[in-house]
Amino acid sequence: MTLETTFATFDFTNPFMNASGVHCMTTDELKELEESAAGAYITKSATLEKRAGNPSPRYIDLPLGSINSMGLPNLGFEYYLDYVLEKQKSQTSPLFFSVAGMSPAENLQMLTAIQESDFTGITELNLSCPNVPGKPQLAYDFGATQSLLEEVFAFFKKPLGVKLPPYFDLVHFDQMAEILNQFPLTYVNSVNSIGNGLVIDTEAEAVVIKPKDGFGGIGGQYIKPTALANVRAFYTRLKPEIQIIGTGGIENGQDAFEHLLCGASMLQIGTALQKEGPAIFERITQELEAIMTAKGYHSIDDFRGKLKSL
Ligand SMILES: O=C1NC(=O)NC(C(=O)O)N1
Repeated sequence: MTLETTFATFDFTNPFMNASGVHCMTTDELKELEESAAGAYITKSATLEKRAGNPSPRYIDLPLGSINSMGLPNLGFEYYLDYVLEKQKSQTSPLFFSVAGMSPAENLQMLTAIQESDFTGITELNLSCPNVPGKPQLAYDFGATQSLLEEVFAFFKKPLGVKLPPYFDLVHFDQMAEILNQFPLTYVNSVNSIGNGLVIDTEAEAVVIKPKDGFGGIGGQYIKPTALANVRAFYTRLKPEIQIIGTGGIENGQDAFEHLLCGASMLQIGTALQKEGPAIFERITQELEAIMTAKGYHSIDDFRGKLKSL
């Protein structure tokens, strides 16, 4: 029985990692992930310049998930590039480096710097942050996404994945897959939070987060059905060379099993990691192993992607 996962040209002991943005802002947080049972981990999405992000309260835990409008607070591109370049000297499994430019030009600038650097890990291009006022979720603009990826792959030759927002229309899955299949992407990561939800405190008769009149990205159990659908939709539409990272609503071994059944290769945990801390990785690996044992599976490949239709 093993949770070993081959992703791109890398081997991980298990498919679990943090979702970018959670427990990965500082090198101290990243060190805790490195020392946890996670199979891999990823940095907070970097912008070129350091950002304070949105005013607080900007993250609230909810009974069934979370709402956030962080606004891409981060310590700046150079901070994370320095970290990954130093880390990879001793690190065995590769690191994931997330970037989220405030403009297409800023994305190209950061990706150029990564291409020209000694970074040997995997880059995640975040096309789906819903929380910067005035900044659209780029991946909802299909033309802009196509154009950006054309510019990126004219020069970027290292492993690259894209973090996508959830889509809700089968025609959009078809259109997005048609775009993504044109490029040598390593993976697609579905989903980012469901953008611009609204949570109300009826006692105070008020919203619960300060930015954007309370509108924020929804995560956790609320979004699992949407996350599973996006993982499945892209798994069944993308060329096999493009793997899928499943993100959204993973709290236990069963949620992980469901994402793997849909076709995910790696699994990112956000809200549940925020609530439980890095100890979650020990728990969830054991829970997934227990499910696999009960079902007689010896490896994840025995069932990955094999969701049955009726
Ligand atoms: O891509 C992101 N998704 C989120 O849900 N929040 C963060 C953020 O607001 O920084 N970014």
